Amino acid sequence: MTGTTSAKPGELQVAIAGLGSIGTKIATALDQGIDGLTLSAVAVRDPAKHQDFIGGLRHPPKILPIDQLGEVADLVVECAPSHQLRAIVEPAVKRGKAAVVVSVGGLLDNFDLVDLARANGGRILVPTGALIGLDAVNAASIGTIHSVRMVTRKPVDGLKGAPFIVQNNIDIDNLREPLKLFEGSAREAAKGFPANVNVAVALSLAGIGPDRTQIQVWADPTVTRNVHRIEVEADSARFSMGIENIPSENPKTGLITALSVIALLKKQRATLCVGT
Ligand SMILES: NC(=O)C1=CN([C@@H]2O[C@H](COP(=O)(O)OP(=O)(O)OC[C@H]3O[C@@H](n4cnc5c(N)ncnc54)[C@H](O)[C@@H]3O)[C@@H](O)[C@H]2O)C=CC1
Ligand SMILES: O=C([O-])CC(=O)C(=O)O
Repeated sequence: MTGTTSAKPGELQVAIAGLGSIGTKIATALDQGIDGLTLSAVAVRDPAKHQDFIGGLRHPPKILPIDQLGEVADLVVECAPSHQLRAIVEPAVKRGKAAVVVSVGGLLDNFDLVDLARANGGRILVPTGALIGLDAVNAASIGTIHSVRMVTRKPVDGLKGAPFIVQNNIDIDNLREPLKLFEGSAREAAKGFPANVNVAVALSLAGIGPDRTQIQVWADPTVTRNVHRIEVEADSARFSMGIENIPSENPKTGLITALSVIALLKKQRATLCVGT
């Protein structure tokens, strides 16, 4: 299917993989206009389901198979389930293009993509996403970070179906008080909760890595938001950060995640950039 993108010379061509909770908001923002950027293509699993949305855009993009986005765009935004990460990112970075990765937990098992990007002049950009303060963690990591600890609390609906819960036969449906499900490294958490703790992996990559970043995951029937609290101890500063995310139509995903990607896209061609 071919769209009618209004590509202007010199504009950064952007493609989006996955039009779910995050992808539709990014597509809408690009269609409404981000300086210097054009939405040129999208990949969807079921084109019929997205026909009205895509047709309703002012400049409907092309619909392409997920692994062809890197051929047509300068920058591919991955916002599909994490098992599609490689199919989206590899074709882009091996052509020297950039990929924005939101399913960042999936990057841990595909870390050779970073080497592939490096070898071909490509880039992998991880937005702050549903988290806060990766600028401060990046800055502290120029010095020495001693520890990073994170506690995530989610409403029960936001955790249902997580592999860790299923494999351990944990019944969270009838919880009356908070239950600590997991405590360990960000790497292990990403395996057990692939759709829940991308934030912990982003935090770890900004700081001391997935093996030294510690996280607790709680199922909490007393909260209505996805709550993340972080404590960082470094030789330059000690800081505590917290964010209480309003879930989107996907209860696992905070509303701010798409906004974080849109903010990152705006920085690609901005004259004034604030924050690292
Ligand atoms: N980095 C962060 O802070 C955060 C990351 N995430 C992650 O972002 C990703 C996207 O999240 P949501 O938009 O909430 O998920 P979603 O489930 O709402 O959307 C995913 C979309 O990908 C589509 N899709 C699946 N297979 C596809 C294929 N082969 N080709 C094209 N499209 C395909 C699905 O049909 C769906 O529309 C997830 O991996 C999620 O875990 C979510 C929240 C925070
Ligand atoms: O939206 C959130 O609060 C965080 C989230 O789902 C993730 O990190 O995957």
